Amino acid sequence: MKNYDTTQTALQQFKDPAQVAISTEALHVYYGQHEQIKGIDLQFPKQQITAIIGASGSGKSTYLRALNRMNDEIPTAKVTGKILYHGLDMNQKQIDVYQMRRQIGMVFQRPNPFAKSIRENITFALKRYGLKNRDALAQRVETSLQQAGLWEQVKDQLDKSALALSGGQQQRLCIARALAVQPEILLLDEPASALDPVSTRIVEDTLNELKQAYTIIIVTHNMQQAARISDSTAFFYNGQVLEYAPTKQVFTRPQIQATNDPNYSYEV
Ligand SMILES: Nc1ncnc2c1ncn2[C@@H]1O[C@H](COP(=O)(O)OP(=O)(O)OP(=O)(O)O)[C@@H](O)[C@H]1O
Repeated sequence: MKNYDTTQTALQQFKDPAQVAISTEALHVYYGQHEQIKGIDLQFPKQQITAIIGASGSGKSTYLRALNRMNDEIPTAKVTGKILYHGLDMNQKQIDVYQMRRQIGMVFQRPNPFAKSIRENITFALKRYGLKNRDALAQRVETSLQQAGLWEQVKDQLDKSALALSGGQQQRLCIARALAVQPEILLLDEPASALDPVSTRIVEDTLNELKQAYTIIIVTHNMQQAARISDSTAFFYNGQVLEYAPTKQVFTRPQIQATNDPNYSYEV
């Protein structure tokens, strides 16, 4: 991999804290002794889509997982620094991670619906969070499937196994499942990488609709996808952020030579 000058970073900043949904300060992630994320300061604006791009191994997924403490599940991982959300540092022991993930939901690379019905995929977490009323549950099923652009296709077969859906439909079900608990922030780790181009476009359209109500942070390998759907783009390199700016600027007037490097390899 080509070496870039990591001292040349250019990061957009928001003067009004009310514009920021979540931010990190001096965030480091270690796997054992190895420092993988090297002190990242980023602010993510509300109700926008932010894309995280960068070469394989640059730490995109590791950083994304840190935002809702998913690295806690990896025994060798240690996270230091701050994850600021509503004025609180989420990277503290006393934070109730289960409740926090209700606000900061996640969708993974491979669609991973439960081996249950479409309906139960949506209601499972809601019931665990204490919602018992049947009408309220039914309403939440409909709303979240509508938001994910899946309702019309599945409304007459809610008791069918989720595993019988196509890959694209399964991923939209996973988005609906994440939305059902009414989070503020949606983290997506290459949500379209296992999908065909048509399903990819449908998921992208869904995300574009969702940003009116949610803050979306998406890791993608695909530069064109980042250009199509995101408002801001953060360019990761070797556990650091080289550039973070409005997407139009990153793709048309890159401040940093890495984003302007025609030899930089990406899937398109
Ligand atoms: N659970 C883990 N234990 C040890 N090392 C890990 C673990 N997960 C990731 N890594 C290492 O951390 C580095 C960054 O991985 P990460 O998945 O965050 O990168 P990425 O930019 O998302 O890559 P890709 O685009 O290939 O998914 C890689 O070198 C990877 O091998």
